[in-house]
Amino acid sequence: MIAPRLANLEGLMSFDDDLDSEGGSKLERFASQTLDPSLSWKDVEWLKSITTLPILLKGIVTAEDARRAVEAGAAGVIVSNHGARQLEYAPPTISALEEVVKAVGGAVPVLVDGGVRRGSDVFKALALGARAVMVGRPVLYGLAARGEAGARHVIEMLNKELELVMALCGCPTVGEITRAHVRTQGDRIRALL
Ligand SMILES: Cc1cc2nc3c(=O)[nH]c(=O)nc-3n(C[C@H](O)[C@H](O)[C@H](O)COP(=O)(O)O)c2cc1C
Repeated sequence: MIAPRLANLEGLMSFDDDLDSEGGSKLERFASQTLDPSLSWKDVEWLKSITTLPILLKGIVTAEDARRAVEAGAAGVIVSNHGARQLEYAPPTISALEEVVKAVGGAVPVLVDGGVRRGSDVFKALALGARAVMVGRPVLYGLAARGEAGARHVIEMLNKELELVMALCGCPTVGEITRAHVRTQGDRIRALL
């Protein structure tokens, strides 16, 4: 595979030599310099004080954090494990979604990302209470393969697939997708009790 040469990664990812002068990864060094591990809920307050823009908190995978996010004044929460790229044992977001949706209780919209690859994934997320999904790598793959047209094609494919799944499930509109359209592992276990 040939990695695309993206201008915004220049200097971080050398295509001739991925190591810095000390033999470490340039990208890893960039991440540790730019990510602040002291970030806390107080910083949400600060962020709110300097902007009127809505703040959505991304990376929520538990009911406890979801409630705290709402208390902190988030305009929405995004159930995300950052594509499971940082911590490989982070819970799959689709399995954390319902817990977060219940904890938020409709106070703010809940979005989800991570592993959305087909229209049926979008359908499942909506059925479990997500207002919308976000997509990361598929769009990047489309971009790498065919530029803007490729990225657009990925979104169009997801849209068409979602429409097809909706039709097959008897849902003419997104509003008609309900919790009853999906069965989770938890549902199966509860049904046996
Ligand atoms: C190359 C790359 C860089 C990313 N950088 C960040 C980041 O800096 N902050 C963040 O919250 N998520 C980051 N993500 C995660 C995405 O925002 C998103 O949560 C994830 O890609 C969604 O999963 P998917 O790729 O399976 O669709 C990154 C993802 C990729 C692929």
